[in-house]
Amino acid sequence: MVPLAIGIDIGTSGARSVAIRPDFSIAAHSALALERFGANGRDPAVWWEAIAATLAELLKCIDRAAVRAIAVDGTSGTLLPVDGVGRPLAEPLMYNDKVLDHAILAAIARVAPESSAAHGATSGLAKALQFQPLPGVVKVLHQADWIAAQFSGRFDVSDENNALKTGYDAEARRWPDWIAATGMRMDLLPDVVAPGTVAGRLTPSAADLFGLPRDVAVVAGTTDGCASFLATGATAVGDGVTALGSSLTIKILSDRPISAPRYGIYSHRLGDAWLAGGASNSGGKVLAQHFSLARIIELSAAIDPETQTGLDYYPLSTAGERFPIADPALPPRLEPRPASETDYLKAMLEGIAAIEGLGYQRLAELGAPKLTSVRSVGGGAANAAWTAIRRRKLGVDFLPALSDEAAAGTARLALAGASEAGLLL
Ligand SMILES: Nc1ncnc2c1ncn2[C@@H]1O[C@H](COP(=O)(O)OP(=O)(O)O)[C@@H](O)[C@H]1O
Ligand SMILES: O=C(CO)[C@H](O)[C@H](O)COP(=O)(O)O
Repeated sequence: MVPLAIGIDIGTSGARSVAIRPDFSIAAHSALALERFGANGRDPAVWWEAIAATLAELLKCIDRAAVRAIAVDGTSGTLLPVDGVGRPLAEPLMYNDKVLDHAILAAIARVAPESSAAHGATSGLAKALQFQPLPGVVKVLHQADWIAAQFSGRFDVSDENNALKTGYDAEARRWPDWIAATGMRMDLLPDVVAPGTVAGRLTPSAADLFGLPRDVAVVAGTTDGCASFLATGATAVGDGVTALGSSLTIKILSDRPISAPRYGIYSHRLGDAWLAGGASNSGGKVLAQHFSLARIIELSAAIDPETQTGLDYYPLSTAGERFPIADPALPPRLEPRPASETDYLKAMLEGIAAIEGLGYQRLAELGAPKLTSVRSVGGGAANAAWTAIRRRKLGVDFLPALSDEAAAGTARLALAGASEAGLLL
């Protein structure tokens, strides 16, 4: 029997599961939209129902007895407060929710080192501080921690990637002392382990619910952004991954951390390597505001990527940018508007490609390794004209992604944990 490892991804719109073999080949996958399970995408019960359903679908296609490990990734920066048995005590604050309490933001700004990813209104630490006064709160968890806890029963553990924006020091590998100076109760923060570490085993009730063996390992997962990178199969220093989804996220595999919150740049730790990058507010969401998907595809077929419109757009849906320019007031630039719709779309694609180029350039200026290749994931990766525009601008090899499913990247972590624990023998 070939052993299997399962990765589970809970994203903004859906839940997905992937089972992989030890050679990383995909044995099965399953995806379900969150909205099928309720209108409120921020309800943890909806997350769990969607995940349980996608996992049940997946398990119909594989030999359950072959499953050795499960790991979970979730949206980076989504947090929720729980009581002593893991029950949510308030509606979660999602990755893009802002904390508006000036005292909280000022406390972080006063004591957090300049390089920390915990600055800003959407940071995990700001959200943890907002949840802290709730009666009965025992832990503040990230979305992936809470889902993993449904399998392991451990409502007290996180991973180094999810913990980064909550202030975790990934270089020193601990919660830094300055966090207490923000007023944060340290006992509310989960223990942190490296992604790919065995954090527990399935509870008997979870094993029975899914018909899985009781010794299946629950392995520490990661964020959605890191999971997408891992899924591509990129492993060499200098490999870049651009995610062209609703937003534009870029990451480069680096031998050193690069942190510059003034540009929205941070680094996730993966073993002894680092995923340096950031996420822009530009991306497919802006395109979708102006064109239907069918129209994007139709117009794109008429684009000549070898010529340039000469327009200098900065496509945003509303004012405000995080990376590679961190400016909450940056206005969208989508003018002048050409007569041809094809040129209008082309100018937007060029503008987003320019933001991608600036992102990789900023990383290089800050000491990241030279970009040697780019793999593309997300809805926009399928657009051939856009790919040609981007390839010309970046001037590096464009390589195929092994998978563009974040869950496949997280399954690699589950596999690593199973291997480390000797469960693949
Ligand atoms: N062929 C295409 N060309 C350009 N953009 C596309 C194309 N197909 C999808 N998109 C964009 O990709 C986005 C969806 O990508 P996806 O990776 O599913 O996003 P999400 O980040 O929401 O998971 C949409 O905003 C859409 O505008
Ligand atoms: O915007 C997001 C929501 O899907 C992503 O979580 C974010 O862009 C990526 O964060 P990270 O690099 O920490 O994984």
